Amino acid sequence: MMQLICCSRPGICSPLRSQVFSVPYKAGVQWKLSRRISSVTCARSSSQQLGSAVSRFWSLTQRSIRRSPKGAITPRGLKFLLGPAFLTVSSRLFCHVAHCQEDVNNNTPIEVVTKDSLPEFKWHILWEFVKPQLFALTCAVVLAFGAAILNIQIPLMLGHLVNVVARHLRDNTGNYIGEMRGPALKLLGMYGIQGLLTSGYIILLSRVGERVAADMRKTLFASLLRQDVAFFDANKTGQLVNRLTADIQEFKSSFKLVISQGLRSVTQTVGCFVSLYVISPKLTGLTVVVLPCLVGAGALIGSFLRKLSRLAQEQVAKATGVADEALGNVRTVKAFAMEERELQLYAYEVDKSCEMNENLGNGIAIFQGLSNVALNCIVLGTIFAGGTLISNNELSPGDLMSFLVASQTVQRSLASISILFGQMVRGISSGARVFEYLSLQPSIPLCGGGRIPHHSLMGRVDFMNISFSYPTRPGHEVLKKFNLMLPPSKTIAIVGESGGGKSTVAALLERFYDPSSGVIMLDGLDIRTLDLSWLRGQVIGFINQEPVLFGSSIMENIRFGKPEATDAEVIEASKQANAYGFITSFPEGFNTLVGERGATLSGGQKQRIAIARALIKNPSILVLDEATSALDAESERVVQEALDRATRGRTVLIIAHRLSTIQRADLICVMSNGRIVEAGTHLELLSKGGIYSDLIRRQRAEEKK
Ligand SMILES: Nc1ncnc2c1ncn2[C@@H]1O[C@H](COP(=O)(O)OP(=O)(O)OP(=O)(O)O)[C@@H](O)[C@H]1O
Repeated sequence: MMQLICCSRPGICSPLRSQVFSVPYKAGVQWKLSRRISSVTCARSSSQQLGSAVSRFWSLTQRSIRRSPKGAITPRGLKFLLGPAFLTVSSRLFCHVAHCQEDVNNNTPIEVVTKDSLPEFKWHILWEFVKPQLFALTCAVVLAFGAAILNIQIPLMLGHLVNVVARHLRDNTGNYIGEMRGPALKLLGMYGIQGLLTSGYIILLSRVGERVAADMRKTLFASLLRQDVAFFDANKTGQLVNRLTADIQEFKSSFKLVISQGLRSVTQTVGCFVSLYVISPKLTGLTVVVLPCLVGAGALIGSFLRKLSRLAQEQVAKATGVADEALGNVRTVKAFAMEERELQLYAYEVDKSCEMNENLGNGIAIFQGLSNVALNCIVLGTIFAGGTLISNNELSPGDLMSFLVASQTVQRSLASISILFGQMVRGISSGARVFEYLSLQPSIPLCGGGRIPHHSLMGRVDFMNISFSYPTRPGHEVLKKFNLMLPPSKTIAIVGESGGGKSTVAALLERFYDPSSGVIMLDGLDIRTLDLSWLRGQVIGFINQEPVLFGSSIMENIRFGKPEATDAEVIEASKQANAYGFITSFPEGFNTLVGERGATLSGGQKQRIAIARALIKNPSILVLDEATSALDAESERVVQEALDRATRGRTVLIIAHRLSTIQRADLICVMSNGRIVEAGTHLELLSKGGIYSDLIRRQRAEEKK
């Protein structure tokens, strides 16, 4: 690596080398180092070209000074002056190149935002988050502004120092240290204050950004949890999680960057332009013509590269999706011996992303080459024009030095404004996506409405003329004028063909959806007028085919049904659910961790914990949606025993495939195509010889096979 950055002019390379080798000392940034090394290589070749140009300029200036009537400056003096000017310019050039590359190469997803795809950015929502941080934010803005003002002053001070040295060299007085001490100390003081201001505003902005992001995350999560089930049918979980993570992260970064760098860049650009004009209106005129053209061209190429980068990242995401799916369903992949096929799929997507990234790399390389040439030309042009002005006594060398430093600052600021603009668009689009869900009101509000006192709650449910289509399939009517009465403390079973609408009945009772028409009554009251959190939390217990447990202890999972339950209540619920025996056989007992989604438990064990979780809230109505259909015969027997106990004294709605489990139900309803087509007890339906007896016959025949 050292070999790479060694060059014929150690004085030129040393600032670059020090910038580069300060990087590896930070852990985990080796990869950045290699990128920077390549930038240094580009900058070095540019610097060498620049070096030879300066040598030519130097000899021309010598000749011109010799011809100059006043002989304003000695050749030694000018050489002394141009050295630091050159170093400053080349190191700033290096920073610019590295900065451009970093922006294009950065790993955050870049999106092209079209007007149609962008949800509206709601400033008033942002204001709600920023308001509590207003004091800290104002302080940060003031400090950033102060640091930017000092940044304008510093080139002027440098120029003044150079003029002092030049004058002493010209007059050959030798002892210029004394005269330089004052301004140099002032300059050092300015550096110190600038450092303090910079640290101050970065700390404040970081705090503001983190707090705003944390508040946003909490509010968005709360808003997502408030949404009804139809919302989750329509939106993928991964995308929702993305809004909580990547979008808020992107918004936070943009927010911090745009405020800190945006303020600094705009102040510096304006301030430095004023300084440039004060130093030399003629040179400023030249800069005003050339710079915007270059920045505009750079922005155009930059946006094209971003588009390439977005496509490449989408391809990487596609490849990751293939790997994610294969690893997530590894048991299925192995069961079907499909490892080779998955590998081929993954390799195909990875190769495509590799090709796209190579194209992106080529684009970046061309962009860097062009920007190097353009920047060098500007520096060269300024030195030529400035040299002419010096030889005409219209400009001092110190002024040229100040001009070069200030014009580099302008250049850098304009470049960073164009980068910031892209960042701002990304931040706004991420923010808009976050705010879209923040202001979303669920169509079924969780709170509000009445409650029936526990002692007078009977648990009678009436489905009256219910018609329903899922919001994601508006034209497809799943329930058609559906009527059913669940008498208090009775067990009603629904059976029938797959897709007939059985689970939909249970979902409507839970108010996961509201019917398109018709009413569901609880003890004669429309359930839409009742408090939903009370209805779900205390009245209805729900157990389905695939109980989902949380990755915590058994105790916490059972307590999920009633957070305030005592240990004794948890133990009692587990006994009712036939779970106490197996739980206490574990070394950790109720503190046993169940693994992700209950992965360390058998199907029957998970189901019994789910039953305990439902029973602990002592619900008046119990809904069992194929609660035993995924179990083997032995597990089913144990779970069924628990369910028989659990259903006593409650209104129960059972949805079942295995007809053996519902024979003792008070009423069995056969559903077909969104309607009840047969109803009666097991014996009544058998004697009728209709669909039910047909189902029983088929099931018995299947069991005999
Ligand atoms: N979330 C949903 N969004 C859109 N359509 C759905 C949704 N859930 C179910 N459906 C559709 O509604 C119809 C009834 O589904 P439902 O789950 O109620 O039937 P089911 O009788 O319980 O079937 P199974 O016995 O196979 O569980 C089906 O056509 C199904 O495709």
